[in-house]
Amino acid sequence: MGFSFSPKNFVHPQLKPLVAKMSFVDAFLFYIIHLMDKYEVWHRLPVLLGVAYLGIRRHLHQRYNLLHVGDIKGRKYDTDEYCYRTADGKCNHPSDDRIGSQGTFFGRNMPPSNLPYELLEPHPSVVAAKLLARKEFIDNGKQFNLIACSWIQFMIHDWIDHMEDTQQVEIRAPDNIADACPLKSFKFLKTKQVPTNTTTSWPSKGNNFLMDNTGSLNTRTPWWDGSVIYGNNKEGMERIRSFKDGKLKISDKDGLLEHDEKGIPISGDVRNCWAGFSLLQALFVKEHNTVCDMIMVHYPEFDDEKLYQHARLVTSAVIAKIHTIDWTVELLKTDTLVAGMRINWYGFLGKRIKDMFGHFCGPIFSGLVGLRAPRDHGIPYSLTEEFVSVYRMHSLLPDKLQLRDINPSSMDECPPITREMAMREMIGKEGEKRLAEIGKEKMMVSMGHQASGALTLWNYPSWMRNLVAHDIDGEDRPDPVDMAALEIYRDRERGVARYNEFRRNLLMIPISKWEDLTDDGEVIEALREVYEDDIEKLDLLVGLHAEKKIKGFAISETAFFIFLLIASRRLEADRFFTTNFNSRTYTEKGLEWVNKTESLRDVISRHYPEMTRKWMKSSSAFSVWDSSPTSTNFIPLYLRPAH
Ligand code: HEM
Repeated sequence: MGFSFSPKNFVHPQLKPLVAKMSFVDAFLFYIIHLMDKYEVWHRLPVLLGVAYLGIRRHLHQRYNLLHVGDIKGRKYDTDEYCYRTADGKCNHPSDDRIGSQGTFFGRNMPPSNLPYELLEPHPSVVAAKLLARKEFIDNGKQFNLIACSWIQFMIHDWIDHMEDTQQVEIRAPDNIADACPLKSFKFLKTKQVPTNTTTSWPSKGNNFLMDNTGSLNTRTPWWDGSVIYGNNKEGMERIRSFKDGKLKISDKDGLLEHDEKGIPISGDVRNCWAGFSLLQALFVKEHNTVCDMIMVHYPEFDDEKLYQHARLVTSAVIAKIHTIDWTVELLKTDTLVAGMRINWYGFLGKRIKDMFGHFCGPIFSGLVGLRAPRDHGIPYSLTEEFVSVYRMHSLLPDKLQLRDINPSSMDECPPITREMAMREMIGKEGEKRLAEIGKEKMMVSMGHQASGALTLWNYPSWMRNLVAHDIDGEDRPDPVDMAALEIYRDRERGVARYNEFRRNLLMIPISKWEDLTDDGEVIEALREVYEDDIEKLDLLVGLHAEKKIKGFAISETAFFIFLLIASRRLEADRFFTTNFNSRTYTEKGLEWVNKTESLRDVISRHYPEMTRKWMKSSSAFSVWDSSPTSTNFIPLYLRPAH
């Protein structure tokens, strides 16, 4: 980003205070990645060097970008007594029963912002109208389809949701922008701030920064435990279980979710649902029930409870695996990331060796999954405020859903579009009714063939700027919200660093002028208009969407570095992906099921073999289905050169 190499000024001046607190070895490692960053080359390096860069970067983030919020008050417990995932996420951490359970604090990757800007500076409605609002739909090409978009909502609803206060806030658009806002004003509930009764130091290995003593709570269990279908507590779990043969409730009539008397779906998480999300929930309920059938055949002595618990472990692991080695690889479509994600799951030695010899060689060579003990790098597991912010990806959502004819008179490569439905009609209870009319096969094939939106400025779905959001129980809220403006407000309200501060805290080179962020003159002009010449004021969400993207990446590099840290952490900190990822806990056949499932395509094929055979030309279920399969590359992955 325009810095010259001179030994004296090698480290960017704004990063020097952070580097000064590092150990000698870490400072040396930092110099290596800093050099790569100056020349913007890591993603152009041969695969092995690219992976080494990411390994070093992840190590530094594990040392300097994990902050625990709140006290640790759990009790010790007998891990052998809890050899399954509990309803509320308790009893996963090996020595503290509460860590990672429902209602615990969000952690942080950096301290709350200490910049002097006001909450409404610049006004969120101005940012929404001038920089976010969709002008015309920009799609992601063939790389990422609507299943991929629904998938990430499916994951978000497994991991995170902020507890709200009862106090209401109103945002009123200033007069000069009100005409460009579908809602001139809107009301919503503040994020609940709870005293932590502790102080936190940052960098976590130093002792020189004391954080604010309030934090916010996660109403979902942050573990990768499938809570999106299983619920986040006992009540949620009981709502979805049939209590027969370990199975979950699903409609016999159409294979979709069942509904209560109010029309709200019966599933682990029903807030802000739409038809595509609900379809994935139904698919994984089906997967769970099929796993129950399989286990029942091999272990006929298992009762309902044992069947449920084992099928939950297996299905959650299948979901985590698909996300790691299928979804993420499509999102960050480069050889380096294929290698990196597979190393996370299988290790450097690969699947074949792991299948033959098991986990025998440490995290690098045998992967994070199956480690002897969970690793949290000295900071108890939670998901973080910054993680929530980089996952603000509503621009993936289109304006219209394109329905396709799956029984056409002639078999073309691509089923013809028969109807377009406004996305607004596909959300909540109404969306559930329409999904039932459309049917699951047609919906899946249609979503598979439709590209998702691109994560870029001026692509925020217009219909979400006047959205009836849901309460935690799936009921419509009385006041619609402008989600684009609300998201800007939320990050500021929660003290999430703005873009440039965020980069500095992630050991990235900050921008010094708008041109460092993007080459697009029109964008630069609009940024100047909204933020004047103060690049420090730039909101994180706007910066992430404006940033020049690495070739093959659907997200920004800045967002990616948070993923690099947290995606690994979700696996390595979890007892059921480490110590207990074994046949004793999962059963031999259960573990085999996880090991044999490699992709969403495998799951869809298991339940709808005709569908994938007939309609999925692409290699991954997450790329547009009529795109060509990935071509064979005869050069072994690790030996591939730069691209
Ligand atoms: C029809 C689909 C969707 C609807 C109706 C929807 C709606 C909402 C609403 C109402 C909120 C809460 C806003 C607030 O009060 O702060 C929210 C939060 C959020 N959504 Fe979505 N969303 C959808 C899809 C997605 C997708 C595809 C993603 C992709 C990653 C996503 C990611 C998030 C994140 C990260 C949050 C913040 C959660 C938190 O504050 O803890 N959503 N969404």
